[in-house]
Amino acid sequence: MSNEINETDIFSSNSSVLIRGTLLNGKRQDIFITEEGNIGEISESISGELKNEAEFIIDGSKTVASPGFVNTHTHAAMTLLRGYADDMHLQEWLSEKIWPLEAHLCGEDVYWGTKLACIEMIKSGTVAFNDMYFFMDEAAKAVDECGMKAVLSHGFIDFGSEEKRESEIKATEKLFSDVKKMNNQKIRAAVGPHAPYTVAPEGLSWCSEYAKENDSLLHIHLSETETEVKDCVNQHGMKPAKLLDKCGCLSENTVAAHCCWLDDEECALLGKRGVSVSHNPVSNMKLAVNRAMPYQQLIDAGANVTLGTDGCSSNNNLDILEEMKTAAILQKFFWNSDTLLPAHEAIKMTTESGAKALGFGTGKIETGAPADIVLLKTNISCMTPLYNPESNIVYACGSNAVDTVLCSGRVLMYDGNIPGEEEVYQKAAETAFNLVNRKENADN
Ligand SMILES: O=c1[nH]cnc2c1ncn2[C@@H]1O[C@H](CO)[C@@H](O)[C@H]1O
Ligand SMILES: [Zn+2]
Repeated sequence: MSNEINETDIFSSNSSVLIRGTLLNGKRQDIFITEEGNIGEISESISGELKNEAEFIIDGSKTVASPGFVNTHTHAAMTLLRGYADDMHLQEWLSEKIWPLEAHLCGEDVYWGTKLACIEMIKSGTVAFNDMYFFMDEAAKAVDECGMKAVLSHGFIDFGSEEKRESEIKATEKLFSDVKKMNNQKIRAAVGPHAPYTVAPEGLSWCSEYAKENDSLLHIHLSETETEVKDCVNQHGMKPAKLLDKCGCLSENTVAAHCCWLDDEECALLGKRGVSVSHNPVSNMKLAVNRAMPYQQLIDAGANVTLGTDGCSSNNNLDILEEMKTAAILQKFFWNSDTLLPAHEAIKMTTESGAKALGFGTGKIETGAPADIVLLKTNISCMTPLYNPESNIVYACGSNAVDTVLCSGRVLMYDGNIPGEEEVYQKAAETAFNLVNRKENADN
């Protein structure tokens, strides 16, 4: 038979694959994946013609199969800034360290930084992410090569300047045209107004209009700190969520990151508009924003609550498994409720709700869905014993449990291996070093 695993060929796209595995509910199932990358059949035993059709058979007997994980808030190329500025106040961290260094970024930095980010995300079972950064044509190229799914936005910052707004509009329009030219179904452009405190209402309104015209997502930071909420009330006479709504920025196509300082009325508004919220617990704790996103209020209001890591400068990794655990324990700790955000809901946030937010399928392993699947090892200490796979994934496992990752049927990682990862580590380290040197030379 020719469907033995060959380590080189399995990474090529457009192969049909048969996984002999076990689902999160403990059911032994075979999953047949078509050449188009969709789940063709799920049943107890796939044999005969369909089995013969499979170019590869993956033995998942020592794994459990979860829907692929979705990271709904990243600044992927900030992997290059990992460890550059830690242990600081958020506003100083941004304005004194991060933005001055980002001013020296070039396209090549973003390319290698995003490649590194993709490897890191795949290693923790992530298949799709929502990214806001700069030089996004280079980010798109990196994502295309890695085979992941992504929604990409240019971080639109105008600080109230009309001239800056014009250049941000051009950058946004260029991204939409670049992504269209790529013609990759897994990559979409979005509009990315950075935050209500960095974009004037005119800019916010342009962004919401452009997102509507192009039927795209709108990705924004919202109510991360108490200071920004107070500043917004002083400057605009209303809380940030109200301001966004006034500018047309709240809809089912909105992904709002952080949302730590929303009040009850704002939660209700986000729910009413069908907004997706991205909870970023690690970043929030590291930057001591001092309040946890009101998870239960948002859920009760009908908002779509999802999970994100934020960038590597405030996290400092893109490990979505670590993020799930942190979300589940932070919510319990902060809201003093040991039953809040149980493991099953942490998984749901990271699969179904994330996929819904980004418009990438259902986030479920089901017939007809894109084959976005993570196989997690069961012959590893964090999965032993296996009373409840979801509990082990959220509370016990690290990314060393991730064995194999498929994104729309394409194998991105097999048996812990991702092709070409060594080169990416070397290039990203070199690029980061050059970036800091460029800044230091310019400063002197
Ligand atoms: O936690 C955060 N709060 C606000 N801005 C952030 C955070 N993390 C990264 N960025 C900044 O967002 C822009 C992306 O377009 C970048 O300037 C990045 O440094
Ligand atoms: Zn962010």
